[in-house]
Amino acid sequence: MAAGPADAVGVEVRALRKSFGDGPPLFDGLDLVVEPGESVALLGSSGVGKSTLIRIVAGLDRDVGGTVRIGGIPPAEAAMPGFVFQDPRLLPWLTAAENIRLAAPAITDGGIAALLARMGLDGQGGLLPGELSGGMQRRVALARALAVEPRLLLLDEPFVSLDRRLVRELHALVAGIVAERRLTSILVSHEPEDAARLATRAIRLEGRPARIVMDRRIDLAPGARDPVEVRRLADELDREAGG
Ligand SMILES: Nc1ncnc2c1ncn2[C@@H]1O[C@H](COP(=O)(O)OP(=O)(O)OP(=O)(O)O)[C@@H](O)[C@H]1O
Repeated sequence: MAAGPADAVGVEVRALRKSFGDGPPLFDGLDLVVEPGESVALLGSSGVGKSTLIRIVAGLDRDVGGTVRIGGIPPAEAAMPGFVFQDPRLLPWLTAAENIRLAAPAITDGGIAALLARMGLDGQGGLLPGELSGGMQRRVALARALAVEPRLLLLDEPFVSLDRRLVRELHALVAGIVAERRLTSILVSHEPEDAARLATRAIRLEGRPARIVMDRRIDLAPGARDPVEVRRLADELDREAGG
C-alpha cells in the first residue's frame, strides 16, 4: 500500500548490531518496533547509545548489522525524517527563512511564513541566527525539521540546557505539532519529565551491549496531562528507570 501524506510511518529495528572500534558492541541484537503514530521517549544513561540509535534510524549511520525499516523501507530509500539536534545548528550567515529553505529547497515563501508563524515567529524570517534568542533559534530548528513534511520526527535532546519555562513552551509546541501532523516521533532524553509530557511510550536502554530495561505505554494523551499528572508520571518513570 502506498503511503499517502497523511499516513504516519512505523519504525522497525531488528537484530541491530553496532560497534565503534574494538570495545564491546553498543548494540548486539537490539530489537525495537515503534508503531505508526507513537511518540517514543528514549531514556537511558549517558553513553548507552541513544543518539547513535536515532542516527541509525535517520540513516545518518549506515555502518550497522541487522535491519532497519521506516514504513517498511530502508532509511536510505525512505522519505527524509525531520531531525532536531541538541544544538540548533543554524548557519549564522543565513536568515531564519534561508536556513529553513536550505533543508527544503522546494518550499514556497508562503510555506516558510506559515511554519514560522506556527512556531510563534511570525514575520521574523528575515532575522539572522545571531539576532534570535536561544529559544527562537530552537524554534527555527524545529521549523527546518518540519519543512521537509516528514512523517517521522526524530529529536536528539532538543531541550538540553534550557530554562524550565522555555522547555515547557517547547514541550507544548512539539506536542501540538506531533498531534496536528499525526507524526510518529522518537525523542532522545535524559529527563523523565520530557517523557512524562510528550511520550505515549517510554523506553529505557541500559548496559553494553544496550538492551531495553523498561518499555512502558502511557495511555493518557500528551495534551490531556495536567502538571500533577506530569509530575506523577515523571516520578514513576524515574523510579522504573532506576534513576
Ligand atoms: N562516531 C563515533 N566514534 C566513536 N565512538 C562513538 C561515536 N559516536 C558515539 N560513540 C560512542 O558510542 C557510545 C554511545 O554514544 P551515544 O552518543 O549514542 O550515547 P547517548 O546515550 O546518546 O549518550 P548521551 O546521553 O551522553 O548523549 C559512547 O561511548 C560514545 O563515545
